Amino acid sequence: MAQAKLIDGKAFAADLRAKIAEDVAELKAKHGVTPGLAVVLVGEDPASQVYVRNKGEQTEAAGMYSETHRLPADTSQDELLAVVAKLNADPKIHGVLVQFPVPPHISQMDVVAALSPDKDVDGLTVTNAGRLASGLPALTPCTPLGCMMLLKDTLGDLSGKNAVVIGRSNLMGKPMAQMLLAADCTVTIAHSRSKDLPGIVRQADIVVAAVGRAEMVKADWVKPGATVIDVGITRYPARDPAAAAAGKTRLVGDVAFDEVKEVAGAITPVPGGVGPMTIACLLANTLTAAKRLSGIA
Ligand SMILES: Nc1nc(=O)c2c([nH]1)NC[C@@H]1CN(c3ccc(C(=O)N[C@@H](CCC(=O)O)C(=O)O)cc3)C=[N+]21
Repeated sequence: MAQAKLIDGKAFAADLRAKIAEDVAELKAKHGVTPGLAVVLVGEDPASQVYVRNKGEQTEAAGMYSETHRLPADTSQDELLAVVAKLNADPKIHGVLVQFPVPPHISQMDVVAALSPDKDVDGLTVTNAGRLASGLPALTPCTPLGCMMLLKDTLGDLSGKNAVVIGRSNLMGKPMAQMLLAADCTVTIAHSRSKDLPGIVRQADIVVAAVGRAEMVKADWVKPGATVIDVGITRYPARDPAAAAAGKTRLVGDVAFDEVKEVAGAITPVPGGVGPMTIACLLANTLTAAKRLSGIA
């Protein structure tokens, strides 16, 4: 059997960012509006630092205004909520993202509840989650939005396909299932408690793996020709011992890529698959939020 087509999320994301940059330039020229994104990071998780830096750089490269608020790990919940309230009220800012995870003394739910739904570029507020579930215009979570773009680009019409989403988080699994349902897929949400997960996944024309367990999805779980989207990112020390000693890491997805690529019809790599799409969709959501908040489109 031929090897799976590699779905190049990195290239797709670069194209998307270029289109967004054109739209941003037009929005500035015609309406005098510069979309602004504020990212808030609490604590010093090294992986979060990398993402937050990438977000800031790519936001500016698209011609948007970017602000990064780095708060110490011992920031109280009230202090964090005060920062969110200030950003909610700041007219330069159209998107607010509080990077997760937050330290354990802060309630993620309370932080989400404090976000203005109009600036909720993560699509996490109950307002946006409800709007998505109801088929109304919404800001939707960036990672599943990016997965949908890759799926539509790879498969065209998704109507009638069996889609299995592994993982049920508010940021990924649940909104992914809603988007697949809206695209007329038959959707199954599986998770760590599901019975016979391999058997469930074998039914799928589309597999979206977002459980956070490195290389969990094996070749014999995958129906030949299925499209496999790998959302997992686990960071391991580099294979080369000297590189590992120097602190270098490698990223591993939730899919056992080397064996699954022999069975699947198409597959996203890690890195270079879903990750870059997440950031590109964050810029897309910020642009959407800026237009809506300014009364344009
Ligand atoms: N409120 C919130 N919203 C998020 O969307 C959010 C979050 N918190 N917390 C952490 C996760 C993770 N996340 C990623 C973004 C980009 C890459 C990405 O660019 N990945 C590159 C590799 C980057 C690298 O080398 O480390 C790739 O897969 O090719 C990955 C992961 C967003 N998240």
